[in-house]
Amino acid sequence: MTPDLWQRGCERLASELPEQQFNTWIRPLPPAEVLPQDDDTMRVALRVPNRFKLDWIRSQYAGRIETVLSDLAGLPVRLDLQLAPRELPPVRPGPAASTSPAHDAAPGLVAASAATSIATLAAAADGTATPPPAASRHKLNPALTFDTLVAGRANQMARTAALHVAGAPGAMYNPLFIYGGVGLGKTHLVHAVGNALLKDRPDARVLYLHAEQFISDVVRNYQRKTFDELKAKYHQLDLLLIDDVQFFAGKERTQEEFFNAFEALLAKRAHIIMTSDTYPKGLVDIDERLTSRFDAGLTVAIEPPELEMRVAILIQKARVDGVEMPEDVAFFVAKNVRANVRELEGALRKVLAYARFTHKDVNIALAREALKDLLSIQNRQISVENIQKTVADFYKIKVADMYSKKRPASIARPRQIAMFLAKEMTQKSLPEIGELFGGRDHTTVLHAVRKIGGERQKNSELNQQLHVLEQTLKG
Ligand SMILES: Nc1ncnc2c1ncn2[C@@H]1O[C@H](COP(=O)(O)OP(=O)(O)OP(=O)(O)O)[C@@H](O)[C@H]1O
Repeated sequence: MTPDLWQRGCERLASELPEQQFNTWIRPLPPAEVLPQDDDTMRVALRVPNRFKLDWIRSQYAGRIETVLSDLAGLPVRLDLQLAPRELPPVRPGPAASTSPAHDAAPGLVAASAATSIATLAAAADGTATPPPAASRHKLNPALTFDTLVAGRANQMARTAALHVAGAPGAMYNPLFIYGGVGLGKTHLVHAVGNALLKDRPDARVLYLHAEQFISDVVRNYQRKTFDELKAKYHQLDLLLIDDVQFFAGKERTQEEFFNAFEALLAKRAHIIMTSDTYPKGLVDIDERLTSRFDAGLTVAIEPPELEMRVAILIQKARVDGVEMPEDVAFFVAKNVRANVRELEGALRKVLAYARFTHKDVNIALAREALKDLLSIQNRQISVENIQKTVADFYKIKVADMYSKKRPASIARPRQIAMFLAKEMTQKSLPEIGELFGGRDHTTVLHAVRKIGGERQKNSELNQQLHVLEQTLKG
């Protein structure tokens, strides 16, 4: 980006946004950078100092920034929001002051409490403001609530358990261990629990933090020999929300301190919710006495959202941006972006920015144009025939059995799996899929899609097989 494009963008934003909003959210950002261009869209990277700001800017300002930069640049601009590389806080010599705001802040944010303004929170997250009183330093992102989390089969168990904990912490499901792949809503869900509890009980002592932050807290207190402070900070909580515990791998001292905090919290019936990219027994380099405790409450997975849920997410997120996304367009995007919700949000932003820039209505033709790079990569070879062949090879049956009328389970089940994948991964309608499976009725396909989709949630072996097939088909 020519250096002054960002500056001109800022000037425009300064004139459009309330001053306080501009000063809090936009002004402190480092200048955006242009990324290598792969089409006629300009990709612009914006580094944001912490996760809270990232989420907030993404939900509140990304669309507007894209519009302004697109107007000024004369071509569509797509914003790529990234977390700035984290600098570890300096170790402070001498007697420990109370916990340092600069350190405590990243990467979460402060206070969903009504008394604290968002601006204060943002500044505190950077350590640029006086921290709010200890009781309100929850580091929760107020935008991540149950209301903004779309419910679906993929997150049903996790969401139900999380709602339960928010309503009665310290009772059942303690600890709650939520695992799943990247960008599937684990962080969103734990923030939702914290926000819901605080809404009910504003005085509850809630803390959200990323595992890395716990690690640096341990390091800092180790260097200063202030373990009592660490204990005071963690052991007094009512609800501890800790993200990505797989980061504890190989960190023995951290694991020991976490173990202590864990035991202390459970003993006084405080609740602990953890997230991870894998289930407890799948964690590597973490002491077994910890992993077995992680598994002692309730362990639930969040799966990639199925098609209908992806559609619902797109429609809801577009609505937040003030756009009514037609259902056929949402289906089109959802069929083409399957990996996770974060990617879905990226695709949505691209479509909306393109519509704004070209002043056109959001329809399939526009979405196809806005996402053409993505489509050319993803749609390479995924045809129903391809799916039939891949699934037949995988389950060692003949491709011809995909169209045959044979019914033994060893054949019928792979056939249903292939139908499910055909619905998920191609643009074909149910009747078209039925036709390609030996002239079957669309209700047969629908039955297969529902059956396999439902079973996937409960049967981890089937889920694993589907993951392998999906990866193979995507190439
Ligand atoms: N069910 C959902 N409804 C609405 N938004 C969702 C849903 N699931 C995820 N998101 C959104 O998708 C984005 C990614 O979610 P989140 O950061 O919670 O994922 P994560 O599983 O914690 O990923 P990571 O492991 O990469 O941190 C967020 O903007 C979140 O709000």
